[in-house]
Amino acid sequence: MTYTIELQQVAKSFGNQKVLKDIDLNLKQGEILGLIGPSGAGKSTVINIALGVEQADSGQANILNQTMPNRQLLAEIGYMAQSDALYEALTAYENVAFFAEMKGINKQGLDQEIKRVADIVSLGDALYKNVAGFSGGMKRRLSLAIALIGNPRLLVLDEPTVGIDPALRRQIWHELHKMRDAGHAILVTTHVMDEAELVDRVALLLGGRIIANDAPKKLEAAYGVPTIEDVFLKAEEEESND
Ligand SMILES: Nc1ncnc2c1ncn2[C@@H]1O[C@H](COP(=O)(O)OP(=O)(O)OP(=O)(O)O)[C@@H](O)[C@H]1O
Repeated sequence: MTYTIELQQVAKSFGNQKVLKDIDLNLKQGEILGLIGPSGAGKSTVINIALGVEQADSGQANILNQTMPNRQLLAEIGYMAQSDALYEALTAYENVAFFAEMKGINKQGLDQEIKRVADIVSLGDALYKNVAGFSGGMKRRLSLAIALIGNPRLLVLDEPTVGIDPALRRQIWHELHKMRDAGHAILVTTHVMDEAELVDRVALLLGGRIIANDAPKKLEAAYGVPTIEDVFLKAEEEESND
């Protein structure tokens, strides 16, 4: 089977800090995987290694059976980093157009495609305004629109809904589910535990390892608790007792 993301026995240290000890993780087409873990657990590092931004010390990281970085694969991946990398002096529209060009997206139909992704995140007329005047939430929305451009097979979203209000957050999750149903693969990290209930599978990263990896309802049953937040707290408690 071709996994969109496949990590095998990945380890990574920064200096003498062992951040990832032994990570096995995979993501299928048509699946949303939620990667959760406390701040500093290494979620962004997992993403960076998968995308080839960081090199693992040992182990194997593939995207669509290939090692990153790989220019050909870039158009297949929509990536939204934790901090927004946007051009403040440009309009939102120009930002999306710039990244679309970098990804080699066809100029024909680009205007329509920009409006499509802007619509998903409800940017409205702000699409034509300079990013310098944007709030944090508007910047998150624009970054998400950029990740969605070209309808990539794989979406990697690092804390996509930070600073986004509940109504729009719900709309965004609705879109993510629609994309999942259309066969896209989505890896999402989140601090918002009720969002972890909306994914197909939760991977819980703690102490440099994935200590739980299953459907939210199955994890709740296994831990004998009603929510993913409780699973998270119980797992943390068990880990600190070890
Ligand atoms: N390039 C780097 N150089 C040195 N240390 C790093 C580097 N990148 C990450 N770290 C450290 O590795 C640990 C994991 O960081 P990472 O950003 O992956 O965690 P996270 O789970 O994404 O956290 P958060 O939820 O707060 O974003 C942290 O202690 C961080 O300081």
